[in-house]
Order: sequence, then structure tokens, then C-alpha cells
Amino acid sequence: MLSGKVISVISGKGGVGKSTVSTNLALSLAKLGKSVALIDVDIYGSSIPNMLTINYGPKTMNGKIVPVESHGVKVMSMGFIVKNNDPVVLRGPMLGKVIEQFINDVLWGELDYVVIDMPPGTGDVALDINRLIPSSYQILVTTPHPTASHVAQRAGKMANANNHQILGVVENMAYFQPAESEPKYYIFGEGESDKLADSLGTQLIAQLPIMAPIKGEVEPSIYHEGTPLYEKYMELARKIEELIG
Ligand SMILES: Nc1ncnc2c1ncn2[C@@H]1O[C@H](COP(=O)(O)OP(=O)(O)OP(=O)(O)O)[C@@H](O)[C@H]1O
Repeated sequence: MLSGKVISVISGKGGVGKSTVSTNLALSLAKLGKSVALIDVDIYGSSIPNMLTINYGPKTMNGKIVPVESHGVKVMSMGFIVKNNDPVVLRGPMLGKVIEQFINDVLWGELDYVVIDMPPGTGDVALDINRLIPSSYQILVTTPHPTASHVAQRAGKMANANNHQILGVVENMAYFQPAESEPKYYIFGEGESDKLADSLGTQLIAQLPIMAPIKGEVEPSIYHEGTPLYEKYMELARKIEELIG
């Protein structure tokens, strides 16, 4: 069974950086000394094993699953079930069973936080998670582009309607800043995420810059110490600790 506070990372559109945020947030919470699980139920776009360069699956013990550990975080992913990057061909009810297994049949141990990387949008998996975890904290990831925030609003409304508490909006790819001493360029515009947060009765809790993955980096989506995004993710983790303890 799962213990700890559940933080579901949701988005309206795909490709806004939800998995990147989930992964880096989980790692930052672990850096604060918390016991953290990262569950990737982004069925069709599962990318967390790749982001963490995990190329082996979980083991079993007495019929239970032992999660894979990476950067001090316990990880379960749809990507462990699907081999060779094959397409997922499971239908809704089967997906529900897999998610149920992730929650009930994994030896999670005592946890402080469970970060769930949700699929984008408001489909079957979101409904399954709502059924299995009826109340959670949610973080809504969007980009500043008006189309992204428009679609994000639907996901936010679904969270509000289902007894989840939206902790806040994370605006990813908010701006580009060539160096710390230089100006910020708001490439996709400004102000949309504030409006989105307002309309959902929540707040903007982070603005994350565009930062290209470092070429040749083993884990290109993990922002390491010394980079501006590492600091931003640590700030976000501290903010979440402040908000929910
Ligand atoms: N702040 C950022 N700066 C630069 N690139 C980023 C940033 N955040 C995410 N990316 C890149 O954008 C792409 C999409 O990110 P990611 O896979 O996290 O999105 P997603 O919302 O989870 O997508 P999906 O629809 O597959 O669930 C990835 O290539 C990722 O490395």
C-alpha cells in the first residue's frame, strides 16, 4: 500500500514538460531528506526510465514488486512493463489493473511523498487514479502559451471537481535567460499562467526557464547541482514542503 502525501503532476496538453517536472521534483524532495516514490502512469508517453537512464526493471520478492531505486527515489513506471520501447496496446480496463498493481502490489515502505506523473489530459487513466486515490495534491504544468493554458484549465477543473487540491501552477519554459546577469526573454508571452492559476483559485508556484539539455549528458532531463534549473527545482520542493508539510 501507498503511504505519504500524493502529489499528482497533471497537464492539459502533452509535451509541456510534465515528466521532466515530476522527475526533477521527486529528486529535489529526496534531496531535502524526504522518502519519495515516483510513479509514472503516463501510459502512452512513458519516459521516466529513459530520463533517469534506468535500463533494468524491478525485481519481485514473495510475489510483491520491489521498486527500482534511482537518485534516492523509488521508481515504478509503465516503461518497465513495456519492453523495447514498443507501443502500448492495452485497453482502459487493463490499464486500470496495472495502475492498481503499482499502488497495491509494490513494496513501497514508509513514504513522505508520492509523485505521480499523470498522462496529459482528462482520459481513462486520470479517472482510474481518481478512483484509486480519491484525494491528492495536484500540480498543474503548463507553458506560457495561451493554447497550453487554455487546455490546462480543463485538467485543473477536473482536479477541482474531483476533490483534489491544486497546490499550484508550474509554468515550464517560462523564459529564456542566456546568463544570470542577462535579461529574461519571455518567448511564449507573459501573464497567462497567472490568469490560469487565478481562474482555478490557486497560485503560480514556479516559473522554470528554458534550458537545453546538456549535450552528451547521461541523464539529459535531470538538472544537476550548479545549474539554474536545479536551484529552481529545489525552491519548488521547499515550497511544496511549506505548503503541505
Ligand atoms: N524547461 C525546459 N527547457 C528545455 N527543454 C525542456 C524543459 N522542460 C522540458 N523540456 C523538454 O521538452 C520535452 C517534453 O518534455 P516532457 O517529456 O517532460 O513533457 P511531457 O509533458 O511529460 O510530455 P508527454 O506528453 O509525453 O507526457 C522533452 O524533450 C524535455 O527534455
